[in-house]
Amino acid sequence: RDPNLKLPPLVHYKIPIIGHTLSYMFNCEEFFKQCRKEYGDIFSLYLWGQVTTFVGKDHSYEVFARDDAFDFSEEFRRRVPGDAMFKNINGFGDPKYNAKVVREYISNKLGLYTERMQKSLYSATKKYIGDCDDDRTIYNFSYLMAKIISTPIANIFIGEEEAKYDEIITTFAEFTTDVAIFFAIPPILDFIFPGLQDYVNRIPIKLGLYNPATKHRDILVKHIKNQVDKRLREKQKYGDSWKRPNDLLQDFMEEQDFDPNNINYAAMADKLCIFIFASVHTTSRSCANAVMDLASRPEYMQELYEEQLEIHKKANENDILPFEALNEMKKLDSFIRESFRLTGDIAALPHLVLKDYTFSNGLQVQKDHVVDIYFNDVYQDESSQGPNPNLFEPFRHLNKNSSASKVSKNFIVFGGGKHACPGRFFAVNEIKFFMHNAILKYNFRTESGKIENKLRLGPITFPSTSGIIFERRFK
Ligand code: HEM
Repeated sequence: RDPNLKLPPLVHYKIPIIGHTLSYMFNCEEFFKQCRKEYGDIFSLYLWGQVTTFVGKDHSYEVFARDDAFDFSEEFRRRVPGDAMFKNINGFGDPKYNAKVVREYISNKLGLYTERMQKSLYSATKKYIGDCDDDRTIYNFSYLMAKIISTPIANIFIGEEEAKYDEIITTFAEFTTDVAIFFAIPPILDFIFPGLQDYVNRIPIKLGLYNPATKHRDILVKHIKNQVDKRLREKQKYGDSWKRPNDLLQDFMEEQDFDPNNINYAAMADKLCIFIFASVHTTSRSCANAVMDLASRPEYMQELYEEQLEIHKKANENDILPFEALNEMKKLDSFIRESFRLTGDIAALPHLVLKDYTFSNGLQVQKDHVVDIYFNDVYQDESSQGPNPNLFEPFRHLNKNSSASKVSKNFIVFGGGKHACPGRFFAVNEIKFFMHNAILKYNFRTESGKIENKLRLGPITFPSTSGIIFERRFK
């Protein structure tokens, strides 16, 4: 190592090999605050046998902006074994292509999908939450939320007909959590040798003993085959009068490399899984958090209800709102942004360093090192978040030209820069339509009558599993 390099300070530790791992896993929030205070905005920790650098509010945007030097998707691919999950294609595929698919086939067509999105969200809400004529207490709401969110996603990805099958909704809802086993095992073996845990995790897959992706892929293959064959048949039969279905599957079928005489259904299923993986769990977690955040603070319900009631006047006879109505859900949008802001992740989004880089404060990181974002430092900064940044103030973003899908230096839940999540408009629209309908339909509050905190695993949070009482507004 070049002695002239100005590396980020490595926080002092007492236990060899274990380093900071225990504080990171069991006392993350306080530990990071302490490190920040003593070592400044950029510091390194010794975790799971490796040194990782954490970047706070003053420099985190450099990580997002300099995509020539920092790459989230590369590090993600190193950690999550896409090749084991998606055996019929080249792991997670080309990141540029994936972003393009989301932008062109989904985000650019949200107006086209708006009616179907609402219809499927509202029918799924009715199915999974129910009428609640008598109060209904739901525990582990995020499980139901994943099914509800999967309903419009399946509709838009695989088409209206196949999305009617329960097994499709279950596959969409459970794929991500089932394959999460690949990377959710704490990398204890990395203390012996970096990368060893990943190697060991893959052994049962390589031996063909266990692969959590298989059952979902089989279900998808069955339904994709059904649809693709039907569409090809009907297109041939009806010619110009054939009505083209609008969905991701059809977009895939119209790509240049799709050969109707040699269809690889398994590869199509794997490709779809990449987008299921990116969209379902992320959106349903955020939506479950928004529901619990509101259930925890019923004092804001009336104000949000009144806004939704007013907006609902624009709905047609089937309760469907025009696309533009989303812009009018201003209070709801601010509430959702606040819920995103206080998700509670302390640090996230590890980026691989692609080339030696010098931060604007002179500290340097070298190629192949890993740099992670210290989220909490961004969100607890009074100068950018406003007074009492730790408090949930649902209307703090009102009239600030900062909608829930707008990324900035101070709002990084969707990343930032060129690679900011291309699915964020889709995700926010779904959450807004879901919340709009849920607020009009139900009163909801926590069973405990208190603010329910999220569950925490190291730096990351999960929605609380505590009870939420749903009560129908008009009986
Ligand atoms: C609330 C829900 C969501 C959250 C919190 C979220 C968050 C993120 C984050 C943090 C990134 C990394 C950005 C960066 O590198 O700076 C990302 C990337 C990405 N997301 Fe999302 N996402 C969500 C929903 C979705 C949805 C619904 C889709 C697809 C329809 C999607 C598709 C993608 C893709 C393809 C990328 C990679 C972009 C690239 O590398 O250029 N996401 N997302």
